[in-house]
Amino acid sequence: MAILHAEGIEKRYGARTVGPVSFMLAAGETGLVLGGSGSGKSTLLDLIHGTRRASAGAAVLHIGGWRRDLFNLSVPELVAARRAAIGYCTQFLPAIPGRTGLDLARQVAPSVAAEAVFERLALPPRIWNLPASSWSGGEKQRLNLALAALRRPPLLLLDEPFAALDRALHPVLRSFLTDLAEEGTALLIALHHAEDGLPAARTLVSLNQPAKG
Ligand SMILES: Nc1ncnc2c1ncn2[C@@H]1O[C@H](COP(=O)(O)OP(=O)(O)OP(=O)(O)O)[C@@H](O)[C@H]1O
Repeated sequence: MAILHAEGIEKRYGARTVGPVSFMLAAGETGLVLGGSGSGKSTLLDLIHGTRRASAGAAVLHIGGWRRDLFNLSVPELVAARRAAIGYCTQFLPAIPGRTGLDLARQVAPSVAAEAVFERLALPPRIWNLPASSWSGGEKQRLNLALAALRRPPLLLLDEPFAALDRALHPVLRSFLTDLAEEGTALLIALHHAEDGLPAARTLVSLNQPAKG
């Protein structure tokens, strides 16, 4: 059963068009969105998350008895759907000045032991109580992933999750994501190259050409 069904998703930027893109992603499945720089990977994830508005198509989220096109939700409905079902790990941490990594985690998921997730992601305890804005790029990227995954959303969108990490940390991230998928989270991962994906990943979308235009 698909948790996410993308049907002809398209985004027009003037004369440039990303898509149309269609695919099905099942619970516990890892799907890849591949493509070079500027091909439209972030655009596609943003459309599904509702951060950008699609020009055409549908993104049907199916969870339990709930089945809705994310593109047709009101703002309160979209906010509720995101809170209940969608995690989004973007390339950039929206750090708030002065807020520590642990503060941010407690704000996102007060009842979850963030320390265990931080440890899984090899984030050193000495930085947990420092302002997140002072963390390194790779630390911020892992914090962003922790924040997106803490509440165990049924659907997790990941934009270039390996980009700021050195190779030594790739197995840490792979193992974390593999466990999430085995526990039932559907992962949709945007990457430049398939080799950065997970062993069980399936390529759902190839945006090999730059956006038309
Ligand atoms: N608001 C916008 N107005 C016009 N063009 C845009 C806008 N946002 C994105 N684009 C263009 O759409 C194309 C896709 O951009 P996008 O950021 O989705 O690519 P990407 O595959 O994620 O790239 P990268 O791998 O470099 O992050 C690019 O050519 C970009 O310049």
